[in-house]
Amino acid sequence: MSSFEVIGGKRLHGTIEPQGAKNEALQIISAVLLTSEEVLIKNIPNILDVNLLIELLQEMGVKVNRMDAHTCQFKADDINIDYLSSKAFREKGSKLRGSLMLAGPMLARFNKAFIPKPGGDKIGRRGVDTHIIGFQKLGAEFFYNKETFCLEFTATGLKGTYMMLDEPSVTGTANVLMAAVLAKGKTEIYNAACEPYIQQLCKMLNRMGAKISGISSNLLTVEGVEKLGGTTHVMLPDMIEIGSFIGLAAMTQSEITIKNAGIKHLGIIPEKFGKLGIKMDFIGDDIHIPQQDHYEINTFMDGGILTIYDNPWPGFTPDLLSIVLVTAIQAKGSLLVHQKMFESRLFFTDKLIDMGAQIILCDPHRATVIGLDRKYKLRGITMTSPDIRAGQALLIAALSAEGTSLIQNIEQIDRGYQNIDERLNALGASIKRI
Ligand SMILES: CC(=O)N[C@H]1[C@@H](OP(=O)(O)OP(=O)(O)OC[C@H]2O[C@@H](n3ccc(=O)[nH]c3=O)[C@H](O)[C@@H]2O)O[C@H](CO)[C@@H](O)[C@@H]1O
Ligand SMILES: C=C(OP(=O)(O)O)C(=O)O
Repeated sequence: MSSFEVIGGKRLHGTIEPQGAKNEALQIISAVLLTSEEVLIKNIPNILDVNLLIELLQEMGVKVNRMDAHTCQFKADDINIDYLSSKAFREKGSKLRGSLMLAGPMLARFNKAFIPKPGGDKIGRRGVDTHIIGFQKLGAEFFYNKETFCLEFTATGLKGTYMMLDEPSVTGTANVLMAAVLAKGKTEIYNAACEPYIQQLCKMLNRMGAKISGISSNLLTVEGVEKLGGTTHVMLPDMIEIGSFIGLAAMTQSEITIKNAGIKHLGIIPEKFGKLGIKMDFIGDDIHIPQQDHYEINTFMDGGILTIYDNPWPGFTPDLLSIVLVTAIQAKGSLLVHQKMFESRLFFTDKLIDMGAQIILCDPHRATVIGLDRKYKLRGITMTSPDIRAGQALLIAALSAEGTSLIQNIEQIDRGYQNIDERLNALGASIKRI
């Protein structure tokens, strides 16, 4: 287990470019299995989860040509289906949540799929019911293997149908969609997730020859086709990383420009950080955050304490709530953070309280932050990163704190943030990987 030693209290300055989006990458890279032709993918984030998924594809027989750290050619013309029932696949696949999405394409193209016990963040109950029910509706048979803890699916040709997803699951929608593009006839997926990740996947699949309409809505209509061809795809900037940089700038009184932020794809994110009182200038596709000694959290129009909560897109993403919470610590005013989707994502607040933050954890889903308005600084402590976004939030807290902090288990941060130590050190931070 590696750690970050962080000397806090330094103001950062300069320009940073966001990485390609992690959660988009996991879908897009899985989709290369849908064709035997070459697929070229650009702006791939160089992070643990994505690299693991690429390794899995390679072990399945996909030809992978890494042209540079962020560009890769894939050709899935000779797949070893037996690998999917191997221990190696189960072990590697269960290290990340994203491996779930190999199932949709495999079922569509080879009538067979295995889902190992999914990994990813331990942030509360994370069901896969949406995936299973969706595949069953398309005609797949499902079997749970109690010995390997694997979900196994077989089909004799998927058939299009109407389905209402039980919840707008992001990975569930991606998986069912990738299965439906090669199914016979028409599939309608209602209550579909429509995050930019899904929109990007739909656009990529259409370029490969799929017939998907309703993109960016919660009703996707898919006319099945016989086969898909190759394409080139460029990943969007990672909106979660962008939100993290906005929060970081405010907390550390830094002036930062986020270059090529893909502003039109950020939805409600800038507005929510604006509600914390953070000033931002939108210059072309860049976001400039000026140095701010004070920022004041808005109240609701009737004077009530502001609440920020998560919701499926176009609502506010749950992946930024930990960042919003940490950013409110040095604001003037109070904020209620309501994490509706995941029941274990707010427990990391005990570390922030140890650092001197004024936070009341009301219950597993809600925390109230009483802003310090810089009356005093947080103090550096030793802490462990419980999940990817809490890890980044703790890093922001440590960078704003007085003294030295030690953040352990930074593999959690590395899962989703590319060389974050080097990139922030280039702006004047002091983060040592040990
Ligand atoms: C690899 C990947 O893409 N991961 C993202 C994806 O995970 P993932 O696709 O696994 O998350 P889901 O969208 O399936 O949602 C996870 C859980 O949230 C709950 N739920 C979901 C939808 C809903 O409307 N109400 C609700 O309560 C369910 O308990 C569900 O089990 O979407 C999550 C929700 O945006 C993000 O946090 C994850 O970063
Ligand atoms: C929860 C997340 O990731 P995963 O679904 O891969 O665990 C996340 O990206 O915030």
